[in-house]
Amino acid sequence: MSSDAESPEIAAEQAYVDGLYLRLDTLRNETAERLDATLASTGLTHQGLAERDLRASELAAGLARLDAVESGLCFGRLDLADDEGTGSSGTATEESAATDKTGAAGAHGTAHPASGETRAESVPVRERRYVGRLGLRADDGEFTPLLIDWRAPAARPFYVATALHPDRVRRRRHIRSRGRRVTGVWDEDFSGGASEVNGDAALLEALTAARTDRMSDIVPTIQAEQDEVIRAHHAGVLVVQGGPGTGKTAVALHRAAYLLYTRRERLARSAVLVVGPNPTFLSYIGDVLPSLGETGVLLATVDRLFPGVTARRTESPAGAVTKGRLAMVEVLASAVADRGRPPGEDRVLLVDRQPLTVPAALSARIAARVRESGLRHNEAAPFFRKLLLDALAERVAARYGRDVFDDAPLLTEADLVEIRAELAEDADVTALADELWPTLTPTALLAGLYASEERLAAAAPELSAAERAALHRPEAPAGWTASDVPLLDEAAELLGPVPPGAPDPAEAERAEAVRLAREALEVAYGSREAQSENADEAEELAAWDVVDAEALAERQAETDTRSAARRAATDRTWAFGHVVVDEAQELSPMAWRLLMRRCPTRSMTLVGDIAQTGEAVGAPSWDAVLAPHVGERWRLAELSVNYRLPAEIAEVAAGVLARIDPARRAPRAVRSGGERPWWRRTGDATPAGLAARGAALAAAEHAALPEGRVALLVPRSLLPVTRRAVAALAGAGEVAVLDPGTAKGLEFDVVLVVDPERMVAESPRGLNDLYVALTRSTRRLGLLHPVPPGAPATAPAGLTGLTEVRDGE
Ligand SMILES: Nc1ncnc2c1ncn2[C@@H]1O[C@H](COP(=O)(O)OP(=O)(O)OP(=O)(O)O)[C@@H](O)[C@H]1O
Repeated sequence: MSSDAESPEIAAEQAYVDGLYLRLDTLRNETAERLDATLASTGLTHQGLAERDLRASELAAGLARLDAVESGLCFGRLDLADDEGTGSSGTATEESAATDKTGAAGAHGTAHPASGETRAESVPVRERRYVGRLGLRADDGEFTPLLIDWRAPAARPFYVATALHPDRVRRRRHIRSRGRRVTGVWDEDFSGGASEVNGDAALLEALTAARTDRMSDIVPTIQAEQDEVIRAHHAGVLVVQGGPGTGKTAVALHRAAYLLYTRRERLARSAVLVVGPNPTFLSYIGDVLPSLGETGVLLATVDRLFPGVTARRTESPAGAVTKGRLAMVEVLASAVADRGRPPGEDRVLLVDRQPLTVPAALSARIAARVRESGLRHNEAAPFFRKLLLDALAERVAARYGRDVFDDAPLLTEADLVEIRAELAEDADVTALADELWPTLTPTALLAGLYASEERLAAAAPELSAAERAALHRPEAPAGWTASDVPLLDEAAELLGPVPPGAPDPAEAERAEAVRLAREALEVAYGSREAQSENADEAEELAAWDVVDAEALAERQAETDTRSAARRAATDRTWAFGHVVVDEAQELSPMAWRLLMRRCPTRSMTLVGDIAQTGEAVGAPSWDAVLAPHVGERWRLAELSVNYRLPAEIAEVAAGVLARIDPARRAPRAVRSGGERPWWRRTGDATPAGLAARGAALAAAEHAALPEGRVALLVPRSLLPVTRRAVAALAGAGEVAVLDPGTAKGLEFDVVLVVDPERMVAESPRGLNDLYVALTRSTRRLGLLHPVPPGAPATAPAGLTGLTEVRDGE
């Protein structure tokens, strides 16, 4: 690598990069001025105001995109031979090619980096391309490309060329920079003969950098197998399976950015949903897409996908299992049907001051007819009311009897219509119709079901008594759990929308969510105009969308100027253009039903690792998850290289994986860290003792590596006591204390696992939990193992590849 600031190569690249920033600044200023001018326009009609707001949103989004790429704007360069790949016969020398093809450098007044270069002067180069975070073109009348967006097809060789298959690439250059300053270049020379391939250095530098609490993008160093997944043309469900640290999360987010780029017009209207397992994880990944200039994305946990309901209660393990089971579909359908069966008693109304009996048999007959209509429960309520009014009008008319001579009714059709109209106005009749066929909100249905053992018994005969007990909540329900949310969503589908005017307990919260969303600046819709160098590819991708997607997008194209992502956050029936699910193995069958409803086109990227499944209702296999929704119409992509773990830690984890599933191959570690993972024994096996020892060890690790992140991963039962111990210890404030479930998807420089055997014993999928815990560290891994004094010293939980460290060492 060349990193000497005086090096002519760096100086030349710096000159080119300066030119790029100059262009970026110009574009920023122009966009900001246009935004100011748009916002300043006054005296507009209502329509004009709406158009102005939309325009302002578009410009603001464009500005945000330009701001997002400030750091590391340009990170690569490709030197290409001619089409035949010979690099000879009429090809320009590098120097002249630069002038021919990238004269753009001159267009914005900078020197070309080729000037002053010496080493590669013999490389015949037809074309040179700079690759970066967005596409930039010169203001030279011909829109000469200055910088190629990493997602454009023209940038692809940067990610996939190899010494064996260089295609036209003669040299690939990685450009490292800090802020706007170029600090180094690494070259991979594919010009034949003595090839110099050291591009891995850029990757290694990225992998060994100290971690922060935010994941960063990987655009400068995307690897070929990852690139293939990111750009996959697959129309439907794409599952990305890979061991821990193979870059599944990174790949899924970059795929979202890629799709937003290639399908911007459509996805700006329908938005992309990224689902993660918990808020900590979402905050960890929250910077990646914005750093790529993409904001038209809603990041959410499943339990946030029912607008108006916030899951605040904690679910019992038994409740989570029962509520996650597919059997709940039947239970809810029965519960809804149950509410369409009027009580079995006669009712008496006063009509014209005379009693009018409504026999139970009549109500039951009407209800049966309504059920046969196939309408959803709430949509059927007006039908029930209509039939009831008809029947009551006939009964009132019957009071007047029939003609004694010809047995004709004494009342005319017109009289009947009048009687019916009067009944329709009668408050008691309305109340009776509402009572016999109540309109229901999903929350009212579920609360009513949970609260009543009788209703549970009627709706859930297939469940065991223990399962019904897990659902039963005798007290007035206050709040919901994460497992309730898919059930509320299912109920909403079965019930249909609540008719206007009916009371909805979730309405206040929903209105507040809408208000908050309105306050936020629209960003995604505006980004649809971003330039695209790959119209062909956009065409190709658009073609695979089914017709429904258009129709759905149309439905969503309202005049509302909030971004699609923000509108989607407040709309339960929103159909997302693409859905990414991370840690997808953890979701219950009921949660999958909710997610599939959010994505009728089934354009989805699901990433996960079956071996890391921790939740009892999680996926046993991808097939089991997907068969009910897409049959066999899904594609599997596998990632095989582990970028997170040094080889020494990967070896320990591989031993556990072999016990979870001997058929599964552990991902290959891409580097060695040089440090053996260790374990220490402690004689004090009490929770307080383990917590105190763990906290002290973590504090010491943190002191030794202040710029890094340290995590104490503990069995769930030790979480509170360990948190207290860490809080009480000076110097341990920055240490993260997590159980394996919450640590999933995260990574740290140093990981200490407390009492691994307890971790395994605490859950039916305890070995998977341990596997997750062992695979979080990028540098150091230590385990704290309680061993009674005098007992033989063996590594905890049957782990191999660990060194014992004794006190004093
Ligand atoms: N091509 C790459 N260049 C640089 N860093 C990479 C690359 N691929 C992956 N990484 C880094 O490797 C680490 C692991 O990636 P990521 O979290 O996406 O893996 P994962 O497969 O989702 O892991 P887990 O299963 O544990 O959730 C991250 O720090 C990520 O930035």
